[in-house]
Amino acid sequence: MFILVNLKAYPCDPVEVATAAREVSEESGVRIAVSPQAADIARVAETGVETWAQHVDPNDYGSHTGSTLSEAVAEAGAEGTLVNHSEKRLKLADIDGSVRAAERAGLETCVCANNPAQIGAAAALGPDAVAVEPPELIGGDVSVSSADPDIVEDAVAAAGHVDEDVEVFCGAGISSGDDVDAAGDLGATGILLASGVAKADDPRAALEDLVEPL
Ligand SMILES: O=C[C@H](O)COP(=O)(O)O
Repeated sequence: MFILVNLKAYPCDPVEVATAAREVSEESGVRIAVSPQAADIARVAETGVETWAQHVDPNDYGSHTGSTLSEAVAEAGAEGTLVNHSEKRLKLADIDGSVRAAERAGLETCVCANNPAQIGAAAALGPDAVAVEPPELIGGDVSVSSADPDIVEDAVAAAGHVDEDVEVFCGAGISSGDDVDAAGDLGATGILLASGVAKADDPRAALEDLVEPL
């Protein structure tokens, strides 16, 4: 199981979370990555934790002021990127362009989507992974794996129908090892989570709880 911790724009210490994530990953053997703000990618990557961008734009080098260039985040130390997060929605052509841009820079890709139908469309674009996240559960106290298990199973089926090589992650409201375990039972191979770690009083303890059953 892969655990991808999205720090969003929460006012946490990204280096503290990244250091804890690297240590918990090493101790548990569970793959854990941290996705900070673009401006924090380099210092998060310097901790040794696997680092992901939260977004990249479709553009190449050139006159694109304000863009997030895939090559720049890769150069800063990112190994992967989210695309089309629920809080950073893109048009279909731009999702495709961002996945292609990320591939060009050697970044692993995870395209987020709201529901199984969108997961099928996202999988058709050939990312490494897709992540299903019901928007109404994001940031809440109830995990997708307990509140809406069907959406996870249906997303796994939808992606598999299009391309069996695309991994399927799930996210929203996940904060405990039991939630992670339940998601795995539903067929997810990765977890995308944020508030359960980024807003925790003790991020290290939160991470230890997440990997405990794995
Ligand atoms: O990127 C993470 C997801 O939006 C889930 O956020 P959450 O764990 O705070 O529900």
